[in-house]
Amino acid sequence: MADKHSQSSSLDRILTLEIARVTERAAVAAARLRGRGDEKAADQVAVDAMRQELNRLPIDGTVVIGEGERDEAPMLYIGEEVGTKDGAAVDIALDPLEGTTICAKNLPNSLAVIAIAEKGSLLYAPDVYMEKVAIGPGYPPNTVALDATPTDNVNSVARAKGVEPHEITVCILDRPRHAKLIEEVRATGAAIRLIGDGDVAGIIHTTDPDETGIDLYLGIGGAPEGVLAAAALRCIGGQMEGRLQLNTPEKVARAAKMGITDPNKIYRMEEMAKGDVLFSATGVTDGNLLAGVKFARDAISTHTIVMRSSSKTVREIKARHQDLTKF
Ligand SMILES: O=P(O)(O)OC[C@H]1O[C@](O)(COP(=O)(O)O)[C@@H](O)[C@@H]1O
Repeated sequence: MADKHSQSSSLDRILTLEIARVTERAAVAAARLRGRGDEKAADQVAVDAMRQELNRLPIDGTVVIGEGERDEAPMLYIGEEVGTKDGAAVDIALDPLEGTTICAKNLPNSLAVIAIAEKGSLLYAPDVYMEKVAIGPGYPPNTVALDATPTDNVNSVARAKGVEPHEITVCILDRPRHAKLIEEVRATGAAIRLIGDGDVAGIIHTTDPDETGIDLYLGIGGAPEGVLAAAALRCIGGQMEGRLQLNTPEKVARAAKMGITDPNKIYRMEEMAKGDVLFSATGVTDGNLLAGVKFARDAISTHTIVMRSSSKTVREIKARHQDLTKF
């Protein structure tokens, strides 16, 4: 008999747990190549493993944020159909290995990530850059905005949190394009956590500042990663805005093909990931929120966070996999 949840959304409740298996498998595959200096190989095994597991899910799924356009990515490309076709029609955003360089160097916070949403609910973002601002839950609406200056955003978060600006920590990708941003944030007195890669994790980290030490995320990263982060924040709570960096006629044309008519539009979190959304991330390398995969003689351990926006349920799954033939 249909329950309250299955009536209100086409996403079957069972998927909220099944989805964990998808990121677990990808994370274990990538973890076997941690620290080997080979980004491509680590990404490839994660893609293979995620695709295999995804094709076991009872869904009629279409990849809308994936490994790239059809002609440049042989697997999990944008438009690829996945799942057994027995279940709901859903859109999927995925990154089998978010932070390929982090994994190749065995540094913190590389993840296997996926979001599943009702059809038409995720922003079909081209693979361009996106400017992002994000904070976790518990702040009044409009505490941060892309139209505000970095200084205003830092001061606003500090005010809302009831601390001084120098007691705020801002996460920013360590890139030359952020030189001015970094200078301005430092002038407010705020601390900066510079990360080498991995802004999906950087944004999720704003949701638990006590654990991660990060209050605010600012800067420009990948647009696909922006949609994935927005899906995660929709489930945990928080605020985020994103603006695609469509700074050439070629990018404007690519975006237009995907239905984006206003190149300067600022997308709110709820516009990047609408309706009911499921999200799962498994740690590949050890991180601030998720532990990395651990290998032992008789078991493999994984640490996953699984969430659903309609119920706002956030589950942490620490799994010990003893049937090693599956991996
Ligand atoms: O390295 P760039 O070009 O600045 O792009 C930033 C993007 O790259 C990442 O750091 C890592 O992406 P990959 O997993 O594809 O290597 C993302 O988290 C981020 O959004």
